[in-house]
Amino acid sequence: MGALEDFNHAFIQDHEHRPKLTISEADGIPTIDLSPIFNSPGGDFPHDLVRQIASASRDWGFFLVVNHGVPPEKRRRIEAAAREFFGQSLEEKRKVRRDEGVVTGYFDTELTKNVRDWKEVFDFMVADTTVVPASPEPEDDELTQWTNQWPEYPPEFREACDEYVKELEKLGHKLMELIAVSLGLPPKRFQDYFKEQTSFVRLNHYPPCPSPELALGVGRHKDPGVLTVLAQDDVGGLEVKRKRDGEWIQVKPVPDSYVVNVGDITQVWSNEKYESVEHRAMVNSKKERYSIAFFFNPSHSTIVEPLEELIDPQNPPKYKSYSWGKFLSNRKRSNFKKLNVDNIQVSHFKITN
Ligand SMILES: O=C(O)CCC(=O)C(=O)O
Ligand SMILES: [Fe+2]
Repeated sequence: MGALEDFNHAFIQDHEHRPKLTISEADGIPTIDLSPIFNSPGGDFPHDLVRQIASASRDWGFFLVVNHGVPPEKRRRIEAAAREFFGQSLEEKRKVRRDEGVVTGYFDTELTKNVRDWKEVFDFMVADTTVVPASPEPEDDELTQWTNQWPEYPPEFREACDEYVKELEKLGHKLMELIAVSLGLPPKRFQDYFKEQTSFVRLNHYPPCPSPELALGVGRHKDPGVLTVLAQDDVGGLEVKRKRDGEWIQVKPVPDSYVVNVGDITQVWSNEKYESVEHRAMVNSKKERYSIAFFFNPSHSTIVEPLEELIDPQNPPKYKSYSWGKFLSNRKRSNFKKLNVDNIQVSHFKITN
């Protein structure tokens, strides 16, 4: 056997694992320049921007934003704090670990669809106290509060998180104004849903993985909330399922950009004009990766259903209404513990006839 053949055999991957080098950048998710929003008081956005938001939300469910107004130094600061925090021993990190009672803090055994993710995370709620149902049981009216746990180290951790999240909240509201206008609604249509928000931030750390072809940093899933705004570092690994053909497409890291995706609630509100799209995060054997996800979520008392302005006899509601608070409390339980059932999905509320 010749040298070239040896080389080929040693390096050839099975078909299903071969990287898809043929997918061009032109086929990737759209990039949207948000600079015009800072000259659009009262939500009077340029038509072209609204059109871009509409087509990206409809065709991809995902887009990148640049010139979004979040100061880069605030992002650097929380990124640095996350590195410091995750760099500690497991024993230190577990001092702020999540358990069945406290859903915030450090966690390294998350399940996505009952399979463990190759990652560790730190979660904090955006509101100081977040009111939620005490249990997922529909007949139980009791409420409870979720509060944050903060690590001692690094000392600037909490401040870095607080400052960052203020900026992300502003961006989240602006994006929802754009989405409202793109659906033909008044810009502030969604504002009140967030008065008692259940939004949270997740710091993700994906350590190097010896078998990146077997595991995932986050298994395929859809985000259940309204909108997700993700900061990924320069390593890359996020993949989005392209609606057109179901291919997994890499979301290439673009410095200082954010990856935005519409979640299940926006899918229901828009009566499926916009779709929450499946995504996952790959890991790699050499480089660790960090990302920061801001999940923009409404009040627990929100009854999610297609907006009345967007339904009519020709376009009847595609979903039954459901309680966001109950949905959230159900998910928190199933991602924590392995249950012998699939976790709750928005498709359970789809009207099928
Ligand atoms: O880290 C990433 O690229 C994606 C994370 C994600 O999808 C999630 O946490 O919901
Ligand atoms: Fe996600």
